[in-house]
Amino acid sequence: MNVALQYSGSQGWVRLLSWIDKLHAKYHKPPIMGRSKEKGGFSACVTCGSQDGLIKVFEMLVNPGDNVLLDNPCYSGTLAMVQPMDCNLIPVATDHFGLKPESLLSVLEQWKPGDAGDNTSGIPKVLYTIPNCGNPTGATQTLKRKREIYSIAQKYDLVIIEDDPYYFLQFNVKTISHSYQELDVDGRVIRCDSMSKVMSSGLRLGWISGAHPFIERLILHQQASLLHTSTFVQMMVSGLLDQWGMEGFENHVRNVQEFYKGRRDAMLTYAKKWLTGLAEWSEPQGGMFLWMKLTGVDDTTSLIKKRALEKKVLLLPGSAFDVIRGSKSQFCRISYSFATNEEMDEACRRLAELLREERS
Ligand SMILES: Cc1ncc(COP(=O)(O)O)c(CNc2cc3ccccc3n(O)c2=O)c1O
Repeated sequence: MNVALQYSGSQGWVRLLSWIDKLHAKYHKPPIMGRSKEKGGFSACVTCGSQDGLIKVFEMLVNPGDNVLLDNPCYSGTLAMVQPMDCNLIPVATDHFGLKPESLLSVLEQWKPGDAGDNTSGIPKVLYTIPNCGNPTGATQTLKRKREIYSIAQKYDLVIIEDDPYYFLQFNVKTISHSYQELDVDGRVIRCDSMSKVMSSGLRLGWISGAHPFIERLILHQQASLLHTSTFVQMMVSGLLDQWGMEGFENHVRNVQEFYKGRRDAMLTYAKKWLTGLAEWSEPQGGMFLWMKLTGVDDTTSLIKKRALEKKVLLLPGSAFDVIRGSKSQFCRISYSFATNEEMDEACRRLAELLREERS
């Protein structure tokens, strides 16, 4: 306890950092892992949740006036951090399989690849994407798409911020999807991981990993901002991982996957029971969210923020996830992680009742 209650190093607790190395070696096999730190080898920094790491990455890479590429729709927490940065947010279209490479290319075609070295060209430097079990859409990018997107990033010299807190919440355990870090031969991927979805969100434990020159800067940033993530929490988590071992961790992940798959299946059952003909949706491949299109409604914002709330149905309007502020959206995000079956059943019934009232 006298160590856990003391200051510790900004990069993170040594036992936890060694666990992070082991987890990445097992799940992502980063091509840069074998290189020396000086040659851009793999490094990691423990952060106070991945949200804390994400904002530090954006603050490191983005200057006012920069063009920044993001998945659209985009996690609202990321929009909350980049909107005040006075940069130009460029939406890149997604579909049920996530970011569309052709959309990324069509955005970038206004520049030449050679512009990447010219700061006055305005060419984007950064692409932010959620590769697996996206928030809010639940979409997982196929490996083929990830490869195409990575080669576009190579052509235009983009840094890819891979925000992947739901990596361990993929339901099809036999084909757990790949990460951009796994493809990253250039050291251009900065990856954000989190213990929030696989262990506990209240721990506020995440980490950023990637090529050492990026991580070194983030550690300096950490020294000036947070000093370090809670020593106590880091020791507790690394102690638990020591006790579990890799096999125990994998068993725990399988239990978590099974739990959320059950929640997803229940959600789909009640959506189908009450909302068929009133709404459309795709089956989430992982994560905690169902992205639902309310047909016959051209913008869900007031319906969700006012009418649904009056019926005590708590959802988020699709407009909250749109890179372009003030956009209309026919979608809403349903979170199925907390609700009981009975609550899901009743919520879908109330939403259906509301949609019928809207149509009458
Ligand atoms: C894609 C993506 N990246 C990063 C994070 C942050 O994770 P962390 O800091 O490691 O815990 C998240 C967490 N997402 C949410 C959190 C949340 C917390 C309270 C209330 C609502 C919340 N809603 O709605 C969310 O989506 C995420 O989805």
